[in-house]
Amino acid sequence: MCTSATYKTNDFYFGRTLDYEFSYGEVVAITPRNYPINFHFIGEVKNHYAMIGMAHIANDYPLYYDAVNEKGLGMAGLNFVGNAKYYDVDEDKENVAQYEFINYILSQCASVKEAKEKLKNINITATQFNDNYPLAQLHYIIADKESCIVVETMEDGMHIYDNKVGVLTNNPPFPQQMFMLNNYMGLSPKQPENTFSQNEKLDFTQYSRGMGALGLPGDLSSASRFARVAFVKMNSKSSPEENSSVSQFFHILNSVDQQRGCCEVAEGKYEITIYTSCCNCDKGIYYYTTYDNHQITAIDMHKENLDSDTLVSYPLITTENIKYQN
Ligand SMILES: C[C@H](CCC(=O)NCCS(=O)(=O)O)[C@H]1CC[C@H]2[C@@H]3[C@H](O)C[C@@H]4C[C@H](O)CC[C@]4(C)[C@H]3C[C@H](O)[C@]12C
Repeated sequence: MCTSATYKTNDFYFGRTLDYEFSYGEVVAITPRNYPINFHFIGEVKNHYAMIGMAHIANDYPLYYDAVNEKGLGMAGLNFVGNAKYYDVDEDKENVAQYEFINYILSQCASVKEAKEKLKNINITATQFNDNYPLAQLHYIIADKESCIVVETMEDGMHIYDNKVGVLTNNPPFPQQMFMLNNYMGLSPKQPENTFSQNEKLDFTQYSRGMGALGLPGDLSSASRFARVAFVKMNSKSSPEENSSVSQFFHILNSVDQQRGCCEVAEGKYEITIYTSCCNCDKGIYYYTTYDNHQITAIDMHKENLDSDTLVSYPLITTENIKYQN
């Protein structure tokens, strides 16, 4: 399972959790403006927007899971198994292989508005990167500080949805996830009012704090994580400075953190939150934590030469650094 969210204070933040039972070996990768991106159908594009994000690098090519470009546009792919469908080549459209969709949008578009325009003419093809990499079955969240959309390519074609809550998890399709939020409209961060009985008033006690959100699901299913992260995000408060915003962003995604042992996907195999990311889209700073490294690590794309033609990558720091106070 995975969860993605946006958050706005003084700056705009975009990130995700990546939950899985094994890692593909990911790094934080910066694609500078002049790195030649060899698109499968379109050919080589030499100048484009620079981007930073989490990727698996194969043959010096960044296979992004999530990334943000220098214009502040963010995009992430989350599992959509059983529903995602990619298509045969369509000569009348701009063909983009599934594995290069993030690279294509972020290298070409400065905003969600521009991405929406591009999407009108894009056909996502069922093309593998190579035989070692099966097609990932994903749906996508694309966001900037103004708006957010979800892209789902399914049996009946490509769907583009406006995403007012700015979150995405996995199955079912986005409209169903949004519909299920109706079930939680009675929840509140405030203590509940006693409206239980209209006939004879029953004397109830607010015996605990947090009772306004009783009924918010706590399990790890995708629909429950959708509701939980939406509630946490839509009620989040932090001061607008960087550290406080980043801290709050990690708190939002930590509300759907997956602990080893709670989600068994095969005999003895457990899905865990492999990493959690938060990118300041305005400043191009990519923050992350990993399952065994709770210290926030940051990589600033603007500290690299963004006019270069060479990929830059940082291996993840994956071990805990505990600060002893005595
Ligand atoms: C497994 C990851 C998604 C995690 C997720 O959503 N888990 C939820 C599980 S479930 O629904 O609840 O069952 C996805 C996200 C991005 C994917 C990667 C990116 O798409 C980049 C390449 C694409 C290649 O086609 C396959 C390898 C790959 C390197 C992908 C491997 C894998 O499918 C990744 C890492």
